[in-house]
Amino acid sequence: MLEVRDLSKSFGGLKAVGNLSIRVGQGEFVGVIGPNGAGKTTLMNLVTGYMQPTSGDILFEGRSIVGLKPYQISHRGVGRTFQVVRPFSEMSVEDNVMTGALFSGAKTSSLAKARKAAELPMELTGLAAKRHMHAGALTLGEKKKLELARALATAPRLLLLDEVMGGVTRGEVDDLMVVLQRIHASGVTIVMIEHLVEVIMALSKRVVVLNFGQKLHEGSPREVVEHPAVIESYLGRPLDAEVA
Ligand SMILES: Nc1ncnc2c1ncn2[C@@H]1O[C@H](COP(=O)(O)OP(=O)(O)OP(=O)(O)O)[C@@H](O)[C@H]1O
Repeated sequence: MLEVRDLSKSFGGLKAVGNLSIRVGQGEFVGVIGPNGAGKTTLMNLVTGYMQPTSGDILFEGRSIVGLKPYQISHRGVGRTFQVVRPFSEMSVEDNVMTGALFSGAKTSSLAKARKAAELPMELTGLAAKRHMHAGALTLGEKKKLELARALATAPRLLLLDEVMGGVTRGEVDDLMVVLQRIHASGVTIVMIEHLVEVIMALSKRVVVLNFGQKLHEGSPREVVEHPAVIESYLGRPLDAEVA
């Protein structure tokens, strides 16, 4: 479904992503981990068209998406969330989700259609009962769900998640994990960047570890947490085996 081929992105002399190749198959839930500055967000910005690669190619469903604008990539079926959530605070939850549908390209051109397109994302994220609340009144965990719902309203087949769990309480983490499982079960392929390794271990079947913009290791959650280079460069110590 997604094929990143020999991708590089340099900022001046710094190679944020270097000769990186990753494949994601339809229906997968892939985790991406790595230390601060490993190039995770840059990779996501490259795939979603917010940055252009220095070299390499990115194919989505067999066609190159390099050079396309973010809205064009969204229109092709690639959705994303951002690390910092920025809902329209004065607008209702439902109207916020509708903006996702309205700005996803030519697919949803009327308010009535956007309202309909917002329904399933609100159900999947558990926000349907709060549809009339101002987004500004939501907890951070709920704002993260709103961010997910807005991304889902663009009807993505592939969803890229950047640190969805950042800053939320432990209870909200558990809640968001259930939401992500539900989204995945609905048929959306997911690539998830996350600092909470136990979350990645619980949700993804395959984990890619980045370090200095390159792939340090790739494998099942258990393989990854037991790999000496991953322990040395990222985990710092072996992870409790039971979470793997
Ligand atoms: N727009 C930019 N201009 C210059 N350097 C950048 C830019 N964006 C990222 N970098 C640099 O590229 C490297 C990779 O950054 P990136 O944000 O992709 O890492 P990350 O793995 O997402 O880190 P974190 O876990 O802290 O979010 C870092 O050294 C960062 O300082």
